[in-house]
Amino acid sequence: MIEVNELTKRYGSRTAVNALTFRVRSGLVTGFLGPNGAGKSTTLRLMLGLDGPTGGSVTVAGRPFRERARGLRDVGALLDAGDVHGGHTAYTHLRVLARSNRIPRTRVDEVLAEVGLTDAARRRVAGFSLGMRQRLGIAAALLGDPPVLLFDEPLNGLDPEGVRWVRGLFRRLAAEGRTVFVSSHLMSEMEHTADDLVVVGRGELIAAESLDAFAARSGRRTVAVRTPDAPTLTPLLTAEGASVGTDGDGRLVVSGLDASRVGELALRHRVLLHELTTRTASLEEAFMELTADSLEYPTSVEYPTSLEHPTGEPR
Ligand SMILES: Nc1ncnc2c1ncn2[C@@H]1O[C@H](COP(=O)(O)OP(=O)(O)OP(=O)(O)O)[C@@H](O)[C@H]1O
Repeated sequence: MIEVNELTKRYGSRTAVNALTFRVRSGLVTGFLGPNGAGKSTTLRLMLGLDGPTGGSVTVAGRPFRERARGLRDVGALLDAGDVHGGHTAYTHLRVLARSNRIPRTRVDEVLAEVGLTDAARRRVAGFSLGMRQRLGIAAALLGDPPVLLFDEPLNGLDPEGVRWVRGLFRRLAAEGRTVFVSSHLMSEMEHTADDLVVVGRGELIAAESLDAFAARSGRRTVAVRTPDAPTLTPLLTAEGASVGTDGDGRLVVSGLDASRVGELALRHRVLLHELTTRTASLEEAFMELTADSLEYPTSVEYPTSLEHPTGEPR
C-alpha cells in the first residue's frame, strides 16, 4: 500500500503537484491518469524519493521510501525508458543494476525472458526501438521481485502485441498481491487494465476511486434521434425539460429524457423517426470532460461530449 498525503511540489512559482492525497492499494492495478503536464511524473519522482516534496508525504508500506534500504527489492520503477547507457547491452545494463542491489545474476536471465528480450540481450541498447527500451525498463523494474511497482507511461512505443502483453503482466503482478501503479494520459490504456483510478489535472486531484465507481458516476446517457422533422421534435423535447444538441451527422442528441419518452412524444405528435438509440458516454469521454478545464495545452479539437451541449455550440 502506498499512502500519499497532502503531497505538494513547487518549482519556483510553478506548482506542479498541489496537496495530493490518495492511496494505492496492494493486489490491484491502479491507473494514474491526467493530461500532459498534470504532475504525474513529478508525483512518481516524489514517491520514489528522487525529488523532495515542498510539503506532505509519501509512505510505502508505512515508511517513507527514503528510509528503505532494499532498493530494487522494495520498489521497482520504470520512469524514463530512454534513461539507459546506450553503449551497454541489455544484459550488462541489468547485470550492473542487479549487482548494486545484491540481486543474484540468475535473475537477469529470468527478467530478460519475462519481457521477451532474451534474443536481444547481447545487443547494444543504442540500437533498441522505443518498445524494446520500454521492455528493458520493465525488466529492470521486475529485477528485484519487488512488492511495489511504479510505471510511468509504460505503454508508449509498444505495438499492439506489446500492449496486450503489458496488460497481462500488470494483471498478473497485481494478482500476486503486489501494488501496481501505472501512469498514462489515455483512459483507453487504463480502461481494460486498471481496477482503481487516480485522476489528476494541473497538479490537483480530480478523482480517486475504483474504475467501476468512476464509470457509474460518469456514464451519462443520451439519446440519439434521427428524424426528417427535427424542427417539430426539438421544441417538443425541450418543453419536456430535455437538452437537445446535434452530433454533426444529422442526429439530434437528447439528454434529460430516456429513449421511450422520446419515442412516445414523437408518436403522439406524428413525427417520423428513422433512428432512436440510447448512448452511454465512454470512459474516455468522461475523462476528457473531467480534465478539460485542466489542460495545459488546450486545442480546439471537439470531442463527442461537446455535441451534447444544448445549443450545439462547442464549449
Ligand atoms: N524540474 C522542473 N522544473 C520546473 N517545472 C517543472 C519541473 N518538472 C516538472 N515541472 C512542471 O510541473 C508540471 C507537471 O509536470 P509533470 O512532468 O509532472 O507532468 P506529467 O503529468 O507527467 O506530464 P506528461 O504526461 O506530459 O509527462 C508541468 O507544468 C511541468 O512543466
